[in-house]
Amino acid sequence: MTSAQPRGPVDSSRIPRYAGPATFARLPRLDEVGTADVAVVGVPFDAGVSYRPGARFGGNAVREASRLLRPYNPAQDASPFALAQVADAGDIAANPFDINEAVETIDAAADELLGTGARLMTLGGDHTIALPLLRAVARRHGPVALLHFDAHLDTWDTYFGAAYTHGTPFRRAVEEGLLDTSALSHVGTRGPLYGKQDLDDDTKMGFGIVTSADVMRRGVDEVAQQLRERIGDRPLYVSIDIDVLDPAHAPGTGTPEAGGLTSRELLEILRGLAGCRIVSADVVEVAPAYDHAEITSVAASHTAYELTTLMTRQIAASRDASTAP
Ligand SMILES: N=C(N)NCCCC(=O)O
Ligand SMILES: [Zn+2]
Ligand SMILES: [Zn+2]
Repeated sequence: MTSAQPRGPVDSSRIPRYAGPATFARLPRLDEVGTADVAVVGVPFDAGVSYRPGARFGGNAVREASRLLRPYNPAQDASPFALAQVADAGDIAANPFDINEAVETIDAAADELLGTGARLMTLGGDHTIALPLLRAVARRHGPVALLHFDAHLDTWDTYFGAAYTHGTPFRRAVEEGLLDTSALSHVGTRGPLYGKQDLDDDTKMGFGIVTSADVMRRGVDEVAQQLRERIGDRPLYVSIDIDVLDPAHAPGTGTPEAGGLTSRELLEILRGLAGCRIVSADVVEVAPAYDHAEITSVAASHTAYELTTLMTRQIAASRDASTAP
């Protein structure tokens, strides 16, 4: 965004919010505005899953659920869509029968969007897609800090000999030098593992863990503060697997684990990241076939809304700093 005012969502006091095709938060499509500061992009891909399939339908379910979002975010005292141009860039069409090709396609499409100057707010898709997204982001920013909200580590090595799956993206990202290994955190981790070695491997890669139980015991403010300190002013990628939420808060996902965060805890930790330099983010693993009453897709839409607000606030703050006399 330079001089023109950002184009915001459809006015829901004039056009009922359930009317018309869904874009994220009823925002304009990218082709309607030309360029955007934040591009919301869907990646309908779920060929990397180890259990229940269906996350290929996640992005559109989140778009549908996001019709009820409103333009002012009181929790962050910001109107995200007025601070910067946010637009819906549609979907990246990835091959569902060839994971390697899909990974290349997602990388290339993300690279093109980032090349326009946009930050990405990606709606998955299974967690496999974080690898090509990180490749594209690291090409622009160098190795990035990673804040990974998930029940799972996603630093396993291979499944059935496959290197690119939803359980392996962050091990690949470390191996490829895409991540700043001094600032890697998992949040919300819980549930059974294959063995203790999983944790040892993860620690060796540089990850710190804030478990789901840690969040309960220590509280969201202390957790957010610790994360902010670890991240500092590094470029930050935030990856949110919706299964970080308890199945009561997100039943619509492929590998649910009991004992997770509430949606209130997740949203509050995110709000506590104000000031961090989020260069792109994703919300993945929404599988609407297992959802009820849009519980999961509503939670995911609010998650993406908070992330978008953080990004647009930071964009506006750095724009103001560069134009200050
Ligand atoms: N990324 C998600 N959602 N799940 C990874 C689980 C891998 C496994 O089944 O061991
Ligand atoms: Zn997970
Ligand atoms: Zn995951």
